[in-house]
Amino acid sequence: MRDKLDVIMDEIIERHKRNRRSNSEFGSEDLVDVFLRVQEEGNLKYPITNDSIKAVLYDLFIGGTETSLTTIDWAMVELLRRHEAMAKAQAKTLRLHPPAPVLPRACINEQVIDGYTIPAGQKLLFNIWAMQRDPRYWKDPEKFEPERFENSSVDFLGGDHQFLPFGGGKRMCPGMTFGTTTVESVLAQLLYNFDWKLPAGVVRAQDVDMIESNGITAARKDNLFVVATPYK
Ligand code: HEM
Repeated sequence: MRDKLDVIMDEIIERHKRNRRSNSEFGSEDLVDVFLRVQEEGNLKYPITNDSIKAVLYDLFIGGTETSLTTIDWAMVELLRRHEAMAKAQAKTLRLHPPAPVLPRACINEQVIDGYTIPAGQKLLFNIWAMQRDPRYWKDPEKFEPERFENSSVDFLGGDHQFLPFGGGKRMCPGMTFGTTTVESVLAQLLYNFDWKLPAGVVRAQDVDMIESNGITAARKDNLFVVATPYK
């Protein structure tokens, strides 16, 4: 898989080298054009290699696909389980189902938190999945309730620490706007054009298996089978 992706990344870089776009006033360069320009200018303390460019592209492909897909899948399942919520559906699924459930960090200086000493250099994992379901901060935490955000200032921009589906601080997700736009536009298209129901007699809404798969992203383990009826 990695070798195949490597060939694709090489091709992307070669294609950009052949068809260089210039840095016009409105910035017709894309990200790879910018990297190649800075690479050629060559005045950086830590030069950009083709491997660095490939690593960033890889990050964007990985970070930008599975996260949004996972969120759309969870949103559809939650909406099927609460059919009346479909009408006012919003992509608030991220509170119950953050696709990246644990975030890695390393401690720069020694810190004491809740009586625990965390030494400098210690690697930590933040369980945002658990924080977003913590009854100290959320009423009926397990309930899928898009309305709970209607009269609330709590948001996922990184300032409300009980709700961090895009992380926070310097390493916060750079694709947040792209991700939310993708999820909202796909969900809007799906919900505007079709009524969605579970196949009759196959499984009851409350019996849909909501278990997560193991992995870096917390996707739903089961595949989703639904019946779509186009609105006239
Ligand atoms: C629903 C959609 C998405 C969710 C929930 C999501 C979530 C996250 C989270 C939790 C992190 C770690 C942040 C931290 O450690 O503080 C992250 C990092 C990242 N995301 Fe996203 N993401 C989404 C969409 C995207 C998209 C569309 C892209 C790019 C096209 C993207 C690119 C990245 C990259 C490159 C990083 C690493 C940033 C770094 O380490 O400095 N993500 N994302």
